Amino acid sequence: MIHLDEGTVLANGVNMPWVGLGTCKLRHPQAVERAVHAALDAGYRSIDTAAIYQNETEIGNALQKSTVSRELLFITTKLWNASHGYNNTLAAFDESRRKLGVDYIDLYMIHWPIKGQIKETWRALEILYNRGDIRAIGVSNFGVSDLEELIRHCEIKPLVNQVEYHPRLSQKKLMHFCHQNNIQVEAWSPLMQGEILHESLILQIAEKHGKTPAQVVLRWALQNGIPVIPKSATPHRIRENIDIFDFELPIEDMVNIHFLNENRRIGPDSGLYFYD
Ligand SMILES: NC(=O)C1=CN([C@@H]2O[C@H](COP(=O)(O)OP(=O)(O)OC[C@H]3O[C@@H](n4cnc5c(N)ncnc54)[C@H](OP(=O)(O)O)[C@@H]3O)[C@@H](O)[C@H]2O)C=CC1
Ligand SMILES: O=C1CO[C@H](CO)[C@@H](O)[C@@H]1O
Repeated sequence: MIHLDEGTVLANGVNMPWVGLGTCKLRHPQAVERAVHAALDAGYRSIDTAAIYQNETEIGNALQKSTVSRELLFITTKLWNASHGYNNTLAAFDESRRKLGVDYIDLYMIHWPIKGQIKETWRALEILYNRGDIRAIGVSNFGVSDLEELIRHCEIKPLVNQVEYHPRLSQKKLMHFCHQNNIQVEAWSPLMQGEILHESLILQIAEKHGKTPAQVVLRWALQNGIPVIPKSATPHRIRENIDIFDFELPIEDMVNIHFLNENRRIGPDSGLYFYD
């Protein structure tokens, strides 16, 4: 049985919570505060943001108003595509850290594998990591060849790769590579932005366990060893999405969900980049 208070342990020993709050498209200060406080009250300790989400200041303000101490939090943010390069990365990191109102970031990642300056960008992340400004460095949306290239020249291997992952996209080859290289995969869009919640198999399994479709899908990811960052602006759904530690999917449910894979994405693929 996976326990809420345990989390997954990264290759450098840092504990990463199984469930974090996704915050993409959450921008209005009151909406951010409501979601962050609902999450902290429900037991979340992990918050996922990114420079491009334009909500780091609002998240920082919401965290300042909470009574949860900094050491218990796991804050992830990401370097945007337009900020690659050694000096740009150091400056972008400082800006994110300032907006979030914290001394250090728990997990800082390259948002997309932009060709050109990854080597210099990663070197900046390694410096920040060695200084203690970041507890874990990682990447997002890296495929096997992007990881191979990075691993060839880096001193510190990425600890996490955050990618799209849900029952329609089980990422078999990437999972295998990350496992072999001690890189923790983390799931974005773990609910497939809601689409998978209408699938009849998921509905059936949910009914059988007295849980909701979202809980089944998130639990499936956890039992595959993948931490999740479901986004919701709705307090009752935020609570629902972390209430997944009191049941276990038997092997037949795990396998049947696995067969839903269609290698189908709901979000952009790594071939599509945004620079602004
Ligand atoms: N690294 C990357 O490139 C990317 C990272 N991400 C990160 O991953 C997070 C999650 O991904 P996201 O794309 O937001 O999609 P999700 O798969 O988390 O789905 C979010 C949607 O599902 C709805 N929802 C949430 N919980 C429930 C529930 N229990 N029952 C029914 N509906 C529910 C939400 O609605 P409502 O809010 O109205 O409750 C929202 O519309 C992002 O917020 C972001 O932090 C996302 C995309 C790319
Ligand atoms: O995290 C993400 C969500 O939104 C961005 C676009 O604005 C994506 O590029 C990205 O991967």
